[in-house]
Order: sequence, then structure tokens, then C-alpha cells
Amino acid sequence: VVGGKVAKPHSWPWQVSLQVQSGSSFFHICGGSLIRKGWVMTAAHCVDRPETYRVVLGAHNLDRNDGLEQIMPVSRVIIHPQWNMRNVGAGFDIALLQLPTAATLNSAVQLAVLPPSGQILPNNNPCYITGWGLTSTNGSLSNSLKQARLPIVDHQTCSRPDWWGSSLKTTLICAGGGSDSGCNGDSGGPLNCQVEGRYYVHGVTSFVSGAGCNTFQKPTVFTRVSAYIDWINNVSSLM
Ligand SMILES: CC(C)C[C@H](NC(=O)C(F)(F)F)C(=O)N[N@@+](C)(CC(=O)Nc1ccc(C(C)C)cc1)Cc1ccccc1
Repeated sequence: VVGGKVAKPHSWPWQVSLQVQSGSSFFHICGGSLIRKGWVMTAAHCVDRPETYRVVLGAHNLDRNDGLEQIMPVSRVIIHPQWNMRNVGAGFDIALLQLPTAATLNSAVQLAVLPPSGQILPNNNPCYITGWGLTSTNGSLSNSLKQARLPIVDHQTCSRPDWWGSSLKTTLICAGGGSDSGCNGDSGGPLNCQVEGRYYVHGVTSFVSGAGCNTFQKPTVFTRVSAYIDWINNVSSLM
């Protein structure tokens, strides 16, 4: 997250750190959201390669244990069947990770609330991106979870030629476009949008401009969760 601030610990209790094993240690590669006790939603591009993954629930500072973390291996990776890593622009950048056992819900670990199928938020709807991603375009990961306020940019604006252009699919959401943005390592994490006083996970962080994470008029782009509710329900009802 470029800009924004360090989040109050455990204030986004569905936020997950997706980590990959390298030798005897694990390192953060992406965010995710706990959507069922046994299921995490993330971006397909995060789990494109066959690696040994684990998820950390209830974390705040990835370098320090505060005793509220739950660490789980990933028992199954289900990538959207229409995802094509050679065509990120087509969308479908969403995947579900099955956990071997159900997470324990408590003050630090809660389920994300997903929006109704098909819901489209209005321009400027308040939303927050959260993640441990780079804090500047060529910078480093944050060890503490960060948040930045990224208001929704409606499709009409975001698909303008000097914004993301007409190829921007309606199954994607834009948010931000100013000095705050997502960045590498925030991928797969939630876009938390306030609707009538409650937070819903409306987006899965997908991409930013290759010219720089917080490039003017290139808002952070998210998979629109409300376009995939049926798929999510079908997959996460599997045992
Ligand atoms: C792996 C890609 C497909 C998605 C990756 N996503 C992220 O980093 C995210 F923002 F989600 F945290 C990304 O944007 N990667 N970049 C490598 C940029 C990138 O690949 N962006 C991009 C933009 C558009 C498209 C399609 C729509 C043409 C594909 C990739 C990050 C970057 C940005 C600035 C400087 C250096 C690195």
C-alpha cells in the first residue's frame, strides 16, 4: 500500500497473508480474505505456480508474533477456470484456497462479508485497500498491515482513454487514482467498501500500472467480487 497508514491491529480481521515456502522459511507474497471458516479468497495470479503455500490469519506485524495468529497450510487451490495469466486484462483474477481445518473465529479472525451478486457501487463510494504490499513503487513490503482510503472510480470514468481505456472489463473495479494505491504484495487482498455503515469485500486486488503503483489516473484495479458470487458459492460448498 502506497500512502495511507498502518491499520489499527486486527481491525480488518478477514485479512490473510498468503505465504510461500522457500527452504525452511515462508515469505509473504499476497493478501487474501477469509470468506468461510475453511476457505480463503485471493487472486489467481498469486497462485499461478505450484508452490507450497500457507496462510496466516489474525496477523498484524508479520515479523512479530502477538499470539493471535493462526497459521494453516493450503490443502487445495481452485483457480477460476477462465483465468489466463497471459491475459490479466480479461479478468477472472480470482482463486479460492481450501484449508485443512476450520479457522477459529475470534476478535482477530472473522469472516469477510461479500456483496450481493451483481452489486455495482457508485462513484466515490468510500473503500479501503489493506495489505502488506510495497509502500512505494520500487520500495519494500510493510511488516505491519496498512490501509489506504481509495474511493470507487466508476467504470464510465475508469474506462476513459487517459485512464485505463475502453478495454477495462466491467467485471473489474477501479478505486483511487491519486497518490494512494495498492502495490506489489497487496495482490489478492480485499477492497473493503462501506455500504450503509458496514464493510463488505467488493474487490480482490488485481493490478496497478506498470509505470508505477500510484500513477495518476491509473487507479488500482480489483476483481469485482459481486460478479463471482455464484462461482464462489458453488466452489466453497465443496468438501
Ligand atoms: C502480476 C501482475 C499481472 C499483477 C500485479 N498486481 C499487483 O502488483 C497488485 F497491484 F495487485 F498488487 C501487478 O500489477 N504487477 N506489476 C508488475 C505491474 C503490472 O504487471 N501491471 C499490469 C497492468 C495491466 C495489465 C493488463 C491489464 C494489460 C497487466 C499487468 C506491478 C508493478 C507496478 C509498477 C512497477 C513495478 C511493478
